[in-house]
Amino acid sequence: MALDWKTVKEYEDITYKKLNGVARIAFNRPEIRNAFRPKTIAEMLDAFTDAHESNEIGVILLTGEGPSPKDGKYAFCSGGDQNARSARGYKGLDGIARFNVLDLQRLIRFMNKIVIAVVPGWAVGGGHSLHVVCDLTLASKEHAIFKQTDLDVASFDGGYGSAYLARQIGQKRAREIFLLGRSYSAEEAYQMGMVNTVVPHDELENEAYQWAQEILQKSPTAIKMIKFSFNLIDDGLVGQQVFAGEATRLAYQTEEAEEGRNAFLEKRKPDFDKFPKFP
Ligand SMILES: CC(C)(COP(=O)(O)OP(=O)(O)OC[C@H]1O[C@@H](n2cnc3c(N)ncnc32)[C@H](O)[C@@H]1OP(=O)(O)O)[C@@H](O)C(=O)NCCC(=O)NCCSC(=O)c1cc(O)c2ccccc2c1O
Repeated sequence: MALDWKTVKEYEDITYKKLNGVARIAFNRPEIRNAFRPKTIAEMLDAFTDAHESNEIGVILLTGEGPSPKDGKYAFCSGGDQNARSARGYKGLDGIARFNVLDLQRLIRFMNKIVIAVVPGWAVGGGHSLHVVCDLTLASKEHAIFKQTDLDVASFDGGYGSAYLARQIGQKRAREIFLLGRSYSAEEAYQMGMVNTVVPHDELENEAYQWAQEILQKSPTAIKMIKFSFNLIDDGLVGQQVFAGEATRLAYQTEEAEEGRNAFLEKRKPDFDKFPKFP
């Protein structure tokens, strides 16, 4: 059954919709395999920030519109638009070169909502890196293809796209993916451990929505604590900062925190003696 998504905002390079606690954000340049230019990523950052700030949204599906009107093929994302590439990065319509897809990677990584990559077709180059950084990946059985072409175009994602990929599937496999740049089917990607499940194409989005609904049944606080716990060891001090920020938020909800704030506002010494020192 087709899902009754409601458009949140109109963009040029992406689509952004919502339904029952789930956001669906999709690349929308299917004629070039959903390659991104700086404008595409700026729109992604805008939509992701809106979903992040929303009290209703708990899960975000990141996907690609399709098929291509030119040849009927599907794509998640084929990475940076090589037409926009300059000597200093990907050139925006304002003439300034950027690597702003890294901002998007960090937003996905550090946001306290779950992001699911829903891969209907090609996931290539910087598009491959984006699926790697998402919390979960669901792939089309018939059409998903995973390929890391960075080295073919003299690029390299030396951050999450490679190092975190190696955490997921092991060093030898991750190096093979980058060094050979071969194409891998959804089933092969599943066997390697970088895809959670392989779904018949026609059922892909419904299945992803179903996964999102299952996640939404869980405690929102526990979800963000477990996401940041999984991230912590790989994210160094930033990981600690993000995890600790949530711990601080929990601490603010205690009577001790109220006492500390009230004492300051009432210009008196805080009375922490009344609080038991539990083991
Ligand atoms: C994705 C493909 C494997 C698909 O092959 P297929 O044979 O199915 O289709 P075509 O090759 O005929 O493509 C159809 C149509 O789309 C155009 N197109 C496809 N991808 C791109 C692209 N990335 N940029 C521009 N245009 C693209 C293609 O030219 C065709 O147009 P026509 O006019 O001829 O119809 C295959 O297309 C492919 O290999 N694509 C290129 C993949 C690629 O190399 N991506 C870039 C990798 S580098 C990157 O993404 C990257 C971005 C960053 O911002 C970084 C930042 C910091 C560090 C690293 C970064 C990074 O690595």
